[in-house]
Amino acid sequence: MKFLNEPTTDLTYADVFLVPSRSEAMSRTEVDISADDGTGSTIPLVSANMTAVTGRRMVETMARRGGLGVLPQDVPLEVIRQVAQWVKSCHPVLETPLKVSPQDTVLDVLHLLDKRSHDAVCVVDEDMRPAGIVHAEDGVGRDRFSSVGSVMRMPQVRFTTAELGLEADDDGAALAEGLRQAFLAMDAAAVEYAPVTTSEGVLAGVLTPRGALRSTLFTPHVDASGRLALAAAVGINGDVAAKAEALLDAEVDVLVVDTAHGHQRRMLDALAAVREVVDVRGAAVPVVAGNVVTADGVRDLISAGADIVKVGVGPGAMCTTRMMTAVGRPQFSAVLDCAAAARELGGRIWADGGVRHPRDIALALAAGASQVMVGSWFAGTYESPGDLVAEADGRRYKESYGMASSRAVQNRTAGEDAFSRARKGLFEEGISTSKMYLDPEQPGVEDLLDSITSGVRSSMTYAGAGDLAAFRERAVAGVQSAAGYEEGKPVPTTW
Ligand SMILES: NC(=O)C1=CN([C@@H]2O[C@H](COP(=O)(O)OP(=O)(O)OC[C@H]3O[C@@H](n4cnc5c(N)ncnc54)[C@H](OP(=O)(O)O)[C@@H]3O)[C@@H](O)[C@H]2O)C=CC1
Ligand SMILES: Nc1nc2c(ncn2[C@@H]2O[C@H](COP(=O)(O)O)[C@@H](O)[C@H]2O)c(=O)[nH]1
Ligand SMILES: [K+]
Repeated sequence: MKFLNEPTTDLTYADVFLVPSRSEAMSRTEVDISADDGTGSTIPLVSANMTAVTGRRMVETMARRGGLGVLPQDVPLEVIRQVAQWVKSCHPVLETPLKVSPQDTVLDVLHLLDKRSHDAVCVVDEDMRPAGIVHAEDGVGRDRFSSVGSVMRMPQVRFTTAELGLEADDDGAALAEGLRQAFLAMDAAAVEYAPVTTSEGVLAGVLTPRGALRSTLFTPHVDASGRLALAAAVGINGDVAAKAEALLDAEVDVLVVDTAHGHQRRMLDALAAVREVVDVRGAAVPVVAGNVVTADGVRDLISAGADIVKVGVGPGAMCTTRMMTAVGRPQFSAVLDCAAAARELGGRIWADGGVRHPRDIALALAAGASQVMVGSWFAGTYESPGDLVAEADGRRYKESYGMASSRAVQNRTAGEDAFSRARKGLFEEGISTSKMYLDPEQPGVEDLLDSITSGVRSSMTYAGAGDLAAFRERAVAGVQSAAGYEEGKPVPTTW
């Protein structure tokens, strides 16, 4: 990346803009946005290891669209094992259906509907064959204890995995054509949801028109066996090596060693222990470590065994670190400086926190990040773990909170005595409750991925870059005033 004028101060995303550069004919759909950091991500986006952000549905959905979800370090090992097993059993292309039996009730269906952005559940018999579907409106005006069997309807459109080209052993051409035909069939029948079965008639997943379209634009992030990939975080306290061993046993694909102050002795020791576990196993599992914001921090973490360094202190939406301690660094400069230091040593960085618009992600990638970690923005989606809550005016939200908030610290220290919990509770550096509203136009994380990736692809073609390496090379940035940033915002009303 070059600057129009050399900046004299550290900058964050809002301070910076990119100028267009001369480019040869290039389509936004042909731009390659896969990460070059050994993780296998085909889009450069990671969902943060925060309890309010990443659970099994987030991990599954992120991987299906090419990204990566990181399970937080507070999740018990047994749960991580179950989630990993479940994620790896999910179909890499088809969406996982919500399933009920004909004997379940309308109330059961209503409880499930908020768990997915597709407004329907699939009814299956005891052999897992689709018996019908129930849409949200099918329960309207019905007794909530009516059986599903009495309200369900037969699917108007259904597909087999063979019809979709999922069984074809080619370069993906059969699948692309199968998905196109499926989109057209659903569009013609005006249906938003179709079950997909195996040749034996067993439910394999569901397809929506949007899902079919997405599967032609996104490539799933899969492991060496073709199953969806996932990451999990490890803290720096306790038996770190044993935890890393257990995560590798659970078939976790990327390990993230994570703490607030990543440039400290305890982190270097924990990281070295994780590196050793991975190397002794000969596992092809990238090790990510953080968080730091200086080139020195990056060098020390790479020397201690990190393949990728997580960069960002204080930019997070739930984060009070800068106001409590004055510590941190404006995120754009932190990313630029740390990415250069990492690349000199053959390492990579992830830009962690503080992104609120697709432009911020484009800037982090232009500044040299191989991927960008998103927390709170993704908390306000169907796929985050929290329950949906409705305001009196109908707006729906999910609660988010920081991993260093007193709420998270209370959860993390639940097994300790009251005195030590109270002592730890004094050092909170995050907010315990915030409302992340679902955008009615973009309620699912995939809607956000659509918007972010289209912004990034477009940004890259303005720079004349066909992949992220070229983007880093060709991007030209400038520093703008607050008025310059303001000018870029859309104005939906008259002024
Ligand atoms: N990116 C960011 O800006 C931040 C992120 N977080 C996130 O919160 C989660 C919890 O992390 P964390 O609070 O590190 O908890 P951890 O459980 O990982 O433990 C932190 C360890 O580091 C020691 N430590 C020394 N200095 C500090 C410091 N200034 N802040 C925090 N710990 C320090 C602590 O010891 P002792 O308690 O004795 O001091 C403790 O042993 C992580 O997911 C982390 O990413 C938290 C804050 C900032
Ligand atoms: N200082 C704190 N930082 C936190 C806390 N919880 C999470 N985080 C960091 O924020 C990012 C996500 O940023 P966002 O802007 O996308 O929400 C996350 O990955 C952590 O690094 C916290 O309690 N305190
Ligand atoms: K902040």
